[in-house]
Amino acid sequence: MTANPDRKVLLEARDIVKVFGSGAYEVRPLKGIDLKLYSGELTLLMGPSGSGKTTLLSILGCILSPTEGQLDVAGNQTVGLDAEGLANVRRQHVGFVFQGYNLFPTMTATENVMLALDVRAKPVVDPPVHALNALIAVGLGHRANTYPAKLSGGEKQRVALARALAGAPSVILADEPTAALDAENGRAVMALLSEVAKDPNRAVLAVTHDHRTLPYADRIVRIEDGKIHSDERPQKGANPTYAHAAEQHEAHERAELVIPVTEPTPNDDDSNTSPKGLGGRYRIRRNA
Ligand SMILES: Nc1ncnc2c1ncn2[C@@H]1O[C@H](COP(=O)(O)OP(=O)(O)OP(=O)(O)O)[C@@H](O)[C@H]1O
Repeated sequence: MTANPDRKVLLEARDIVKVFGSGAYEVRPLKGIDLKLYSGELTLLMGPSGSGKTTLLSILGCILSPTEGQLDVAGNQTVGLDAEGLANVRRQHVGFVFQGYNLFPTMTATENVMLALDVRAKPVVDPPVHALNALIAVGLGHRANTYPAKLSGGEKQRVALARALAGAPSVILADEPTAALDAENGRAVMALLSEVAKDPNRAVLAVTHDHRTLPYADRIVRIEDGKIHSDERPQKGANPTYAHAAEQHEAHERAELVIPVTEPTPNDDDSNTSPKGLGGRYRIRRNA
């Protein structure tokens, strides 16, 4: 897996280990992760449930400190920083997009975006205009004075993206950005994220289980049991590597979805009959 030499490394994680708890209660979700995020790329972080994706995203976004290892964000070393120091790096260089949007219901779209400007060390000249421009950039200029309750899920996620963009971060981290969206809105949000990632001064990483996001990926990193399992730059379209990645992902999804049962359950409301070749002894748990 080779990166375009013109691309800058905007985030570098080296040998990241994370341990929660101790003794009999110790959990080690990350077991030595090396990862660089490059400018101009949309990277998808995929992997089974419990493989450590959210823990890694939280460390890359300076929300959590690693137990071991080093993280540089936009050229800033974070090792040894206290909570306030980490928060400063996060505010200056990282924008977040969450599955649940995290918008304040009593604030308009513009006011929600302006929140991201309030925490910046460098104030912008005219925050309302700056926020409006961020909303225009995601195609929501006409919804600037609308409250979240009146926005569709896709529009809420675009406001969240505008808020992440408003602070001009080097790195955007998205946690399941399409999970709550229907196909059309999911595609619109991914198309925006992939546009945002084309900025030569920005890297975007999205944690996702959603195979609909695959066509937008410049790079797909798979994590399993706290370690990087694969790291590919699929060529978009009909390229066999890409098709392989998509196929592998589908296979992983199937492995997660298929759980053994003692009897076939053809009429169970919450299940389908077994997939071909599984001998009727499995059922498929539907995605929520
Ligand atoms: N604060 C915590 N304290 C203890 N264990 C934790 C904590 N946070 C996460 N874990 C454990 O770490 C492991 C990895 O969790 P994580 O949420 O990072 O996985 P994930 O890949 O994001 O899963 P999912 O796809 O289900 O969201 C899990 O076993 C989880 O229970």
